Amino acid sequence: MNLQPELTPRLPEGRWALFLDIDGTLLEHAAHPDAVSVSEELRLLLQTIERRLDGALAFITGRSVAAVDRLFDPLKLRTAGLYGLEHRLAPGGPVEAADEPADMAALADEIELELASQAVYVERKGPVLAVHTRAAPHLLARATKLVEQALERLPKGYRVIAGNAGVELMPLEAAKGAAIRRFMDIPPFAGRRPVFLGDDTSDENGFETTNAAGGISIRIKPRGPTAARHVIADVTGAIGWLQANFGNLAIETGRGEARRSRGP
Ligand SMILES: O=P(O)(O)OC[C@H]1O[C@H](O[C@H]2O[C@H](CO)[C@@H](O)[C@H](O)[C@H]2O)[C@H](O)[C@@H](O)[C@@H]1O
Repeated sequence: MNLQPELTPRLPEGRWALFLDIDGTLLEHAAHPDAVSVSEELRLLLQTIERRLDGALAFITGRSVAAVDRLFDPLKLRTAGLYGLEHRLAPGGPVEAADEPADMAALADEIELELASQAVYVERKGPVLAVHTRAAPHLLARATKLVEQALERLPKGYRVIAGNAGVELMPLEAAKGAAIRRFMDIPPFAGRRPVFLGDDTSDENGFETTNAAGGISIRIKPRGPTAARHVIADVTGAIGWLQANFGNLAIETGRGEARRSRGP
């Protein structure tokens, strides 16, 4: 673990493969998962970067691929969804997905009933369950306990991890590092050097994989020790860094909106 990550440098010329977390990295957090939106400028920037990297760009996210597609519509980029349980290896191509255990929906119903509060949102993502407490931080400990109890009723092979203002229950094989490795084994990623930007606990595993592959790991808004070797202060800084290194647009993202600004 690198206790003193450095400010993120400008990248030297090279054959890069870019992996991007979404929430907290490309988009500011909002009170509800559906309360974020993607600006035309961010879409254009991603499209530009994807072309410049000959396709070597993929989202590595906890959202499902379907949710990512709704958000970035009409873009359908390469994506590892649900922490790598889903993969779309080619733009617009088929999505490989993992099965949902039979009792996950019942567990979600029970947690929802127990927390019966409009401020808590139970997000059902097939084999992954997220309980969001951003609008009710005082319910985080209770939500975590309920999810841990649910874990005990699932077959072996599941775990609970802290989300950003919430908690998630997922299969052990859901890991961003494995998702990055999957892409790195195939064209157009193979033979390139990975760069991974993320902001969360679930991204730490992706940073470790990126470091092991000799890549550049970048944590946005670090809140403690991180395996990332570099840091960027916030979403606006992350977008500015992407623009400066891979794109030609200068933009800022706000909650659900993006505005054009002067370049970095
Ligand atoms: O891996 P990511 O792309 O960062 O996705 C992680 C989770 O993001 C979403 O939840 C988070 O963002 C929401 C919108 O800002 C916010 O309301 C919530 O509190 C955050 O945890 C998404 O809903 C989850 O499914 C993803 O796992």
